Amino acid sequence: MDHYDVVVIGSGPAGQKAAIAAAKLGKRAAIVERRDMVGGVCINTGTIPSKTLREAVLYLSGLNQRELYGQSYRLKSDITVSDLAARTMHVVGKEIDVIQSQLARNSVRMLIGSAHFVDPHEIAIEDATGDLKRVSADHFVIAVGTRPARPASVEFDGMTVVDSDQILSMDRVPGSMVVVGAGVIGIEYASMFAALGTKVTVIEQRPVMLDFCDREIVEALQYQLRERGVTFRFGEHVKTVETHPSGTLTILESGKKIPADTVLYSAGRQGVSDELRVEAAGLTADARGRLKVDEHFRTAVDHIYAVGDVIGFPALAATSMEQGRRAAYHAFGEPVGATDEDLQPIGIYAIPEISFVGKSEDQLTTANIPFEVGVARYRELARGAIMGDSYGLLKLLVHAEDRTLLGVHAFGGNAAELVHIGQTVMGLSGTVDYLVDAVFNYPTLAEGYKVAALDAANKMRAIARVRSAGQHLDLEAGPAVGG
Ligand SMILES: Cc1cc2nc3c(=O)[nH]c(=O)nc-3n(C[C@H](O)[C@H](O)[C@H](O)COP(=O)(O)OP(=O)(O)OC[C@H]3O[C@@H](n4cnc5c(N)ncnc54)[C@H](O)[C@@H]3O)c2cc1C
Ligand SMILES: NC(=O)c1ccc[n+]([C@@H]2O[C@H](COP(=O)([O-])OP(=O)(O)OC[C@H]3O[C@@H](n4cnc5c(N)ncnc54)[C@H](O)[C@@H]3O)[C@@H](O)[C@H]2O)c1
Repeated sequence: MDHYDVVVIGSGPAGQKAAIAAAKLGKRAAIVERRDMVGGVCINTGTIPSKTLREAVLYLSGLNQRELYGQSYRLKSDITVSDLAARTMHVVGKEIDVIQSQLARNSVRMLIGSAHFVDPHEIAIEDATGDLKRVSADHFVIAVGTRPARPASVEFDGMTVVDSDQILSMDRVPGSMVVVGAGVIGIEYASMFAALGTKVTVIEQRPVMLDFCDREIVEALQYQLRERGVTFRFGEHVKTVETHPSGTLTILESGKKIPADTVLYSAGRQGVSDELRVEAAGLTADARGRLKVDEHFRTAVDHIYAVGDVIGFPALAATSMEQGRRAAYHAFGEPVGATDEDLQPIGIYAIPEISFVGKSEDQLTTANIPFEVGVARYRELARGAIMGDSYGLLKLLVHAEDRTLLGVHAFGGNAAELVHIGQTVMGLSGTVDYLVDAVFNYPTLAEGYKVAALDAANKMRAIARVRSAGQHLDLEAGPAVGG
């Protein structure tokens, strides 16, 4: 039986970085993965295909050019699934190559098959023919990720009723679509299909969507999506979905029935720890298949770590990679720097995109932290005009007393890139004054930082002036006479 210093189960972002980090420390590392899933959900069915699809939609629909060339501008009128799939397949193929070559040049052994624990130090790997190969290790890193949650009341046929893994294999762009769940996945796909001209209805059981984002920005996104014909039904719970020869009917608990060509079910994800038989290793997963870990990503069994989506929030590719690296370093006693979870950025690649880092206005208000808001609107930035983006905005939240940056919220073109300038300023405990005094390239969206910082600084100066004028008047009037 082969023995390794570490065996990583799953080759998504979390597993890749854990294995490469271990290999860089000179350890004998292996990754177990199924044949058709190298790169994980991230490369095969999630992040990369959806973000590539988004680029294809934007390019072919010409949506981002319409402010400049008119509302009827399109690069291609009848956009087909094969137009969209071509770009996605190209990028996915390239990314798989990159991962395979990175693993190979770091001497990470790739073990193909589906793994399950036999005992805390041994796994069995079942290949496509059903043969089992046993492997042991000093350490294991569980990085098995998630799969779409599928309620028993809904029958998925992969064509008309689909989850987010299946949406990429639909045979046509539907005329109408119901999206169940206004989480990140639901909203990203709803906006892409709306951009393609599909009539989209989003159903969400909660009263609001994306409740972790800035309210003003979510409202702006909803406005843009409604402009593109998206209907939102909040506070509605989907009971079941019926499939008929002429289309689907989504039945809500309130009794409403919504017809559509296609239903995308994007109502959360489930950890895949069950297939791994974690009980044999002495572990227990929760009802959503997630594993509990400590601050070093160590499970209840000391030599077994768990990273990425299988440990739950925030369930992002970026956080998963970092967790993988940290777990491997901890396993082999390599020191790691501190990480500030408050500075973890979020990017939502809806059309238009949203990104933020740090606190929201609501969070600061609840915590009684005084703050000032500085806003730059893309329509007032030369780059915004050149791009044809009149609705974008960059909002800075600044501590009213020590002038540090507490939050950055961006909406519109390149929001997910733009946010990192603010993240760096925050990470280095910078103040709004740094941004006021800095010179940015022109014309850029980054210049928005200076514009927003000046806006916040001007408001803070106005408050300080009212204060000092008040003190001046008090002095002139002399001490108050008590009565
Ligand atoms: C539609 C969609 C869009 C997304 N967009 C973004 C985005 O824009 N930005 C972002 O940061 N994140 C995004 N995410 C989330 C991101 O994809 C995940 O956070 C990330 O893939 C998690 O990485 P992971 O390594 O934990 O697991 P995964 O990427 O899920 O990989 C786990 C791997 O483990 C393998 N595996 C499981 N069980 C076994 C077993 N028993 N034996 C062998 N192998 C096994 C699986 O086959 C899989 O390949 C998106 C997700 C989805 C679904
Ligand atoms: N850009 C990104 O970073 C990105 C993109 C896509 C996905 N992701 C990750 O993928 C994960 C999964 O995303 P998701 O959107 O599937 O899950 P989610 O849990 O975030 O959202 C699911 C939504 O569906 C609603 N819902 C559940 N059952 C319902 C029902 N029967 N009727 C109506 N509404 C219902 C829930 O209230 C919730 O708002 C996220 O945690 C996210 O981290 C990230």
